[in-house]
Amino acid sequence: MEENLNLFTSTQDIIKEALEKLGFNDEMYELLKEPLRVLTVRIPIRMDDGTVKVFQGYRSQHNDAVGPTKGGVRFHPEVNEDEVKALSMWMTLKCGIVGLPYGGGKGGIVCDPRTMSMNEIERLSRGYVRAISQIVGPTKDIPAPDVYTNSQIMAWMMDEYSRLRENDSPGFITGKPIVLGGSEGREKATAQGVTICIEEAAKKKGINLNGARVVIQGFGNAGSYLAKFLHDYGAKVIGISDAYGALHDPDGLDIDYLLDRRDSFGTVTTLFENKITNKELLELECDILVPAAISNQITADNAHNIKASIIVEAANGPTTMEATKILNDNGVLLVPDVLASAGGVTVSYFEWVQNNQGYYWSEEEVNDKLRTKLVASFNNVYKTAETRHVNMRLAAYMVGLRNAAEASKFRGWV
Ligand SMILES: NC(=O)C1=CN([C@@H]2O[C@H](COP(=O)(O)OP(=O)(O)OC[C@H]3O[C@@H](n4cnc5c(N)ncnc54)[C@H](O)[C@@H]3O)[C@@H](O)[C@H]2O)C=CC1
Ligand SMILES: O=C(O)CCC(=O)C(=O)O
Repeated sequence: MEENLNLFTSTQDIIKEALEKLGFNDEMYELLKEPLRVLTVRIPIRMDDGTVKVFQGYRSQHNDAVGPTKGGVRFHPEVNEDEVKALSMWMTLKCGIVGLPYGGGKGGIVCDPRTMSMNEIERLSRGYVRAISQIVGPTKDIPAPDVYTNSQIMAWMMDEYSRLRENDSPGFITGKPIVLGGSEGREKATAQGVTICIEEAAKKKGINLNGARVVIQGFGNAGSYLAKFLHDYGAKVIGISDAYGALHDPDGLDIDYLLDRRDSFGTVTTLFENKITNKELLELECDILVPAAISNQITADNAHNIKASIIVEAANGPTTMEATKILNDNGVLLVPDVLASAGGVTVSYFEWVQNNQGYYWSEEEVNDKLRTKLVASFNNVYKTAETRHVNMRLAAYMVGLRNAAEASKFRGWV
């Protein structure tokens, strides 16, 4: 039988299983199996050469029973409606796992910003906000950065929203530059969260991080800061990659040099001739593997060849459900995306709280709060997996869905 690579339908399957295990009825599944709202927009943009190009965009809001929806915006050529829907469902799970007062949202535009000028990217970012402005806002749905979007794009989006509303609205979006109400620590937050999960997983597996061999797929916001943190920790980062290939050195790569040479899209391997493929990277002999790029990278085809004993998913959806089962049967400790990558949205929440109160915290304060939340969340999911005899992914879904399901019930929706 063909493996299911559709992120949306495979997420529905595991939501069903988790709700059954939690004792919720079919009506709750009917509610949570689809986003409450998906807006599809067409965004006409005048390109630098004078022609008009019409871009396809999406904003999906999975469930807003707990509070406003929250989640990033992705600019990528492969964005599609099912992917955005799945990503918004995963945001509900992340917020539930960490205990944030949000439901899940996510957005995306089908485009390749690597081939666009800064002016074109700015016009597209502003056009997107105009197109979705009716359904977003600081108490409705709060966007943030994701693949190929960054703090500059968040700044343009915040400026456009503030102009539309004739109100300065820093709480409309997170991941902003510090000077516009961004939070200390947000830029590094996803990687901080992944590092905390790696520390906790290594304790469970009895692996000493000092000297541990680590492979990271993706060298963007999540992957590059993670490489730096682990390198500084004393771990040996022996492999990294980007969209164009991968670098491998069994003695450890020079991470500071690579960080210095990477571009704003997380590309660095184009500077080197001696490369391996992303596929080969995933199968390298190592202790810890961190997919930190795109989805469907570990599938039934390559799961048996993975050598790592710990996989921590910084990316959203890098491992299929079939591969999860294979890895689990092989004794790999897999820390799922909805837990491992929740550091970003956690500090986005801190940013929104700071915007709402108009009082800002130090980086140390942000990092302490993040650590407290993520250590507790990791151990909650780990304990659920042990006591309910389920794998870490199903345990994370059980923990993550509970708040949305209970809030929907209290509101009388189900
Ligand atoms: N930025 C954030 O706060 C968060 C990001 N994530 C997830 O982490 C992952 C990476 O996101 P960011 O680092 O923010 O993105 P980014 O845009 O900063 O970097 C993306 C990286 O992935 C690489 N990449 C792109 N296509 C690839 C391909 N086909 N094969 C291999 N590598 C490829 C790029 O070259 C780049 O190094 C995504 O799955 C994202 O959804 C999850 C939670 C929060
Ligand atoms: O920071 C946020 O609000 C959302 C980050 C995000 O899109 C994600 O965790 O996938």
